[in-house]
Amino acid sequence: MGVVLGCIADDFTGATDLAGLLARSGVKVSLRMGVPEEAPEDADVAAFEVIALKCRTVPVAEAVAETRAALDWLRRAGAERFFWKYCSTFDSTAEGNIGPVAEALMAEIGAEQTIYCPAFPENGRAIFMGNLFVGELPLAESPMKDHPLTPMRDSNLMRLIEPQVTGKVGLANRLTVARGPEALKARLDELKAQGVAHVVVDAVADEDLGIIAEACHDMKLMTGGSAVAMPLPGIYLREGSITEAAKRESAPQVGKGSIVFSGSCSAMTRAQVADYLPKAAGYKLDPLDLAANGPQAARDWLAAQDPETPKIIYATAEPEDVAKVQAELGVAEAGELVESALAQLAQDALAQGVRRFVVAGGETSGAVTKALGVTAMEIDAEIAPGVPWTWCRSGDTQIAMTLKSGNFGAVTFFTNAFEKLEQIS
Ligand SMILES: Nc1ncnc2c1ncn2[C@@H]1O[C@H](COP(=O)(O)OP(=O)(O)O)[C@@H](O)[C@H]1O
Ligand SMILES: O=C(O)[C@@H](O)C(=O)COP(=O)(O)O
Repeated sequence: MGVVLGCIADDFTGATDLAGLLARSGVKVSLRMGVPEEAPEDADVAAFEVIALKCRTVPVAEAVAETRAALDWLRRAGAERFFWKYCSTFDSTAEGNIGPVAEALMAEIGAEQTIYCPAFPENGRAIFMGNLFVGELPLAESPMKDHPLTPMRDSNLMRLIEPQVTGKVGLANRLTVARGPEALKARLDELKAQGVAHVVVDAVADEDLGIIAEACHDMKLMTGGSAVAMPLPGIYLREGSITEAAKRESAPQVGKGSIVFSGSCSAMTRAQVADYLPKAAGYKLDPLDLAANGPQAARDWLAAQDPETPKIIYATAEPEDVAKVQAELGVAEAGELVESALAQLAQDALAQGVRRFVVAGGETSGAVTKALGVTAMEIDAEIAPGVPWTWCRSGDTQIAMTLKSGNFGAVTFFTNAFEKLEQIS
């Protein structure tokens, strides 16, 4: 059986989130970091293939080229239906990359229309009348207004998408969704007849997502957060498009040494770092010091630690401190300095014998995963909604790694993560 759904995620935490939610149905999900070098014809493909890219904040042309390459791989692997996964807080800039990539994918596969549904009710993301809420706050009043790379200053998804695309944008609202899949399909057809290519679909609860998945599972391209994809495996199983359930392999053995790397500055990660600091040896990276002196001091600190001691290295900082650093170094430069320091430190930790890695932050996860040369991940149990443990390899070395979206997880997430790993390994 070939690929039933080919998924492309715009960052690495988002990709593990999506793979984890698809895997809840017990189906086999394969997660590949970057477009695989191996030809799809030679690869052992799963019914659900997820390709993780790091293209959320790169220039539009680069994002389009990378997603086209991923699409090409998935099509050669047999996929005919696709899912474009972006953040449940719609992280993007006025230029993109959510809209331009969706439009490029639509053109490639000949899709006249797609839906946009970043809702993730379990994590407090809801869409009503086209407006995205984070908990009880409109997106633009939530902590996402201060994101270091993609500050979100509007909550209306139609207004956010419009400048990113050339086609017409419309809405299928909650009143329609609540009337069921047939009503939603009729609304999508009505919008299609009016030439609307990009449809924001409201969803405030998991029941809405079930209806949306039912109505849209045959679309050539769906776009959204992970939650709207979650019901798809169940639908494909019911329809007989897939038959196999994943076989649970026994968990690999990994050493006890652990480290947390945090480059996320989200409100939730700040609380999680503060919670974990009294429980682990901690080192705070200062981007201005990194700019002046490089990461040697942090490397020396790490080298002096016992590999078995729980450790956390973080650049996580309050919005006013981030703004100060960005004013001095530039947004991209500050981000790159932190990411490349954490990438180097991840390699050092591995060399030192650390085998359990927790990474907080999407961009940060991309940097750390690439530095460790991880090309594929096997999904295991979720620590929190959208954050699974994964098993992967750095060269020949087996490691356990979890990639936490900045906004996800409880305050005690880092402790919960290692407790969960003890239970499953
Ligand atoms: N103290 C800091 N000052 C400036 N930028 C920072 C600081 N700490 C982290 N960053 C950068 O902020 C970005 C956070 O993005 P990301 O890792 O995707 O986190 P999130 O998942 O919260 O979006 C990264 O590029 C990171 O390198
Ligand atoms: O959909 C989500 O919220 C996450 O899967 C996601 O994309 C995470 O991005 P970061 O917050 O940048 O880690």
